[in-house]
Amino acid sequence: MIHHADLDDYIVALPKAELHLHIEGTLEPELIFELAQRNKVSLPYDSVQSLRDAYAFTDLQSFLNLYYAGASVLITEQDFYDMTMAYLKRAHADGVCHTEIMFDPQTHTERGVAIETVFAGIAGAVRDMQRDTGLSSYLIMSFLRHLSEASAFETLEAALPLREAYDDVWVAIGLDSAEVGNPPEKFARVFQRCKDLGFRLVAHAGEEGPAQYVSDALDVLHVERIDHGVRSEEDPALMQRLIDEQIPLTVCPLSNLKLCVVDDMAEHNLARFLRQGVLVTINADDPAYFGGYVADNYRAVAKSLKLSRSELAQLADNSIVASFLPIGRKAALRARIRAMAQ
Ligand code: HPA
Ligand SMILES: [Zn+2]
Repeated sequence: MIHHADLDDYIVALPKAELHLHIEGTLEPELIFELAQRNKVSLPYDSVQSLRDAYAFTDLQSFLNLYYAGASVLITEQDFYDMTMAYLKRAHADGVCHTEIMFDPQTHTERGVAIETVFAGIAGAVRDMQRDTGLSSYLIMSFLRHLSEASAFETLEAALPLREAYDDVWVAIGLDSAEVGNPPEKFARVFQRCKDLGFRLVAHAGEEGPAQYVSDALDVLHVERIDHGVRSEEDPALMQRLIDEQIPLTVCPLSNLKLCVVDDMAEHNLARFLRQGVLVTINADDPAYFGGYVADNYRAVAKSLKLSRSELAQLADNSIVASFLPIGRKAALRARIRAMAQ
């Protein structure tokens, strides 16, 4: 027992960056109900418990249906602020020192919410949190891959006038939502435009989709980091490339379990990736839906995969290396981790 408490403290004390986090996936059922009341939005659930009971997923799409329904209560800037601040406080309690937060403007603009409202609410919370605690955040504006290339371009054009006002936080572009049948090629041109504009690029690949989507995200979209990527293991040449080029994977263990990407945490390939030298990181993805925040994810893999303290420190170090932080801040955080790894 004492040993477990120690390990818990160690996980929380490690400086960590969270790099794969959908802000809409941090909406807890209690906040969904509160915002529904505030905005007079009706929900097809009569209680917090009945909503929580519906979180029994069989695959990515079964989750996405509920995730988009939950996000429908977000209307005002204050709503986006409150959601983001609740997440940041929770992450801070877990020992997160930096986050790179994905958000999906199309989920909101399709319902008539102005993109300015989305940016203002999320960035407002991020700036207040940085000022008050030092926890820093960057924003990754993500395109929904089940929607068209034209819709992604429209979203980019609508957001670009805001770039200067948010240049302290909005640094990257991502790609999420239903993977299979929506391959990287579909977004080659819009990602090229984002690259030309100087954005950092990431994409979900190899969660439910094949290893080929991971290769294509690298070669066709020119992303520098892969979200999930767990199916890369099916292609040995790709695995060697990930190791040689130290391409980061943002792995989300509890998400993989809840969406049936893996059947049992003890079979998760995270430990194999780590021990082969892949730059894997641990993240929560959609913590309100998958049963845990980032420290819960570290705890789950530490236990099921029997990770050592030095492996946990390696995972925290990887999260700093894989972040988009400036090198000076990376060096300072890595020195703190190194001191804890001895
Ligand atoms: O894990 C995910 N995969 C794809 N789309 C998503 N949108 C939120 N979370 C996810
Ligand atoms: Zn994700």
